[in-house]
Amino acid sequence: MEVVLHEASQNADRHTKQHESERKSERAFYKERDHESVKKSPNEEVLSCKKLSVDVYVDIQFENIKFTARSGYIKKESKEILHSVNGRFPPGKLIAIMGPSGAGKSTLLDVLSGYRITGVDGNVYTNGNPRQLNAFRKMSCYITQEDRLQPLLTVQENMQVAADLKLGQFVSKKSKNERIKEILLTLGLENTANVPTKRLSGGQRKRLSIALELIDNPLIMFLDEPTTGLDSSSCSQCIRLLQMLAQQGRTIICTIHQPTASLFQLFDLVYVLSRGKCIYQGAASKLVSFLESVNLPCPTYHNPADYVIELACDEYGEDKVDILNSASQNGKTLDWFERPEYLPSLNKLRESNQRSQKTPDNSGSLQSTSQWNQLKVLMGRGFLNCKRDLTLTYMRLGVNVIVGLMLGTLYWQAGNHGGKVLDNYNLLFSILMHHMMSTMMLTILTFPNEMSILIKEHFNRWYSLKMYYTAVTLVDIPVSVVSCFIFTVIVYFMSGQPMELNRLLMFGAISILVVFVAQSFGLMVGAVFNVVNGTFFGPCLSVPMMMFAGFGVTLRDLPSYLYWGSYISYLRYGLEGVVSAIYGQDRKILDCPEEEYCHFKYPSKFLKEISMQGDQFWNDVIALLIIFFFLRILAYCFLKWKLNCVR
Ligand SMILES: Nc1ncnc2c1ncn2[C@@H]1O[C@H](COP(=O)(O)OP(=O)(O)OP(=O)(O)O)[C@@H](O)[C@H]1O
Repeated sequence: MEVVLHEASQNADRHTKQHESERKSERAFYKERDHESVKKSPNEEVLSCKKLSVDVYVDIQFENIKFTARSGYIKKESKEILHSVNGRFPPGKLIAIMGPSGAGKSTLLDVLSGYRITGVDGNVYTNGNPRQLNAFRKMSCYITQEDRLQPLLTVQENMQVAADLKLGQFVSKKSKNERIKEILLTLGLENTANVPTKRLSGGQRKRLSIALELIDNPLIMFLDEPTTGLDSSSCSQCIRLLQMLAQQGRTIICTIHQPTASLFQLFDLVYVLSRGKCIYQGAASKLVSFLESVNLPCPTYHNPADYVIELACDEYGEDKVDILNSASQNGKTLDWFERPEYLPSLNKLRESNQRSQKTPDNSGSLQSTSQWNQLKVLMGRGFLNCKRDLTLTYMRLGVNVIVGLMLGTLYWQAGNHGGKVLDNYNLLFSILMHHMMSTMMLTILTFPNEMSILIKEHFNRWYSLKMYYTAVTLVDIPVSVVSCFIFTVIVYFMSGQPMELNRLLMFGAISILVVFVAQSFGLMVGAVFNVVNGTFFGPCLSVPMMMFAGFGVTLRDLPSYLYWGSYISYLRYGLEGVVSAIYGQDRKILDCPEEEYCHFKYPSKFLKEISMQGDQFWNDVIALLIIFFFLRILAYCFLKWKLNCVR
């Protein structure tokens, strides 16, 4: 009995001591954080930005992280890029993942942020619990190396769109504007609010990329090479800004190639990789001591950051990486942290986060705002872009007017002339070709440029793919319809087609349907291929559409084993539809001057010759609508697949 009591009292003692030490480390963590924010803050103004600080803290731990890249479609090849790396990234710290080119820095960042999920092995924990990917994504953001911003929108407009999408429709306009103002002020962008993004300097663009993601106050920020392309003063401004954001309680992790000595000492923690293995994890200030402890002292007056990268590049012998890797236990040891005993207790972090009741859960939508609001904001942005990029809009209208006038002149009054029926038939096919090529090529050339912005914004949960896709579809309708209408009116009247309203409407309806189908075709190609491959494949894939349209070879003469082609060719339905509109519906005898012989004076004779019936208009409309919806859905699936492939 005595033994049991003794053990119980010892256990209680241990428990109290452990509790005491946890409380001590927690107190130390918050004290250190508060102290540092007062001591080190580069911008006094920032300290007053209470709204930007966070009250939920996330400690990231990872163990045995492996990443295997698989390439090749026929002969599958796989290559392990990260080799069972471990580490711990505490909250309130600015952490640099360093290493030579190809060491795996971006890959580790991608894996930790949840951007890369295929080929990943190992465990990631947040505050000691296994990472719940959706909840994790709701509290983090990823800022890519290249700044993927809307170039035509001003800083304020970009921020407004981000606020509308990330804060939702229930936050008042006033609060959103206050937040935008506060962020711009903190990031030193207040004087550029009305400057279009394309006119910003590299450093300003980088700050805007950070500002956009700060709107919903993320707890964790991942940044891939935030200093690339910046001069030394912008570099240090950028890192100081990140340092300030970390001091507000966030976990900030960025990759950096080779920082200068002054930049290096701004980081709280560094994680050095070489050939996919960790060779140092700890405080930036302790790197020199670490190197001494493994008998690889940093030469005097040498930047330790440069020296460790040189070691990682095997400049001092190939065995050095292994020595450093085993000394750092591939990232397991925390001995080189500033004060390892003061690392925050995970239990306490969890409790404190639960108290604040702001920890996101794993369920529900990833986006913060309703689908309807996403659509509204995206359409607003789309129309604003159209308004700003008037060159493209004018070009589209101009091309339709010029081509319309050219065709109208070439086939002047051929529509009602019994002797020019074949000419008019050529005109009808040329019209369809114009609609197909101009719309499809425009989409193939412009859509892939949007992909990089889509990938970033979609991963950062600005909107769902469905709403983005719907907005893209809807925004283009007005310009497409107006262009097609102008073209149709010019050609129809100049070429002397029958002056009957129903025929004009039928002709216009088929034209606009062909435009929409060609656009869907372009979207499908643009979703899969880049601009170069798309410009090759788009026209190549259109050739069978022309072959099976029934224009050169009539449908009657098409070999039976190729007849299936006519069912999938949207140009066939387009041609049949416009021929029905012009020569079908019991059209009366055509004009024929007395001195001429008009072989196709009777429209029915011509319809028989080209093996069309002239009463298929509604069937053609239905077929075009089916192809339109089918291609749109297919393009959406390809887009979704493409987004998943990247990850
Ligand atoms: N999907 C992939 N397929 C094949 N190899 C890959 C893939 N992703 C990364 N790699 C290879 O993994 C290695 C590490 O790439 P990573 O981009 O992470 O390096 P890094 O350290 O960020 O380099 P840098 O500083 O030059 O950007 C490189 O050799 C790269 O070629």
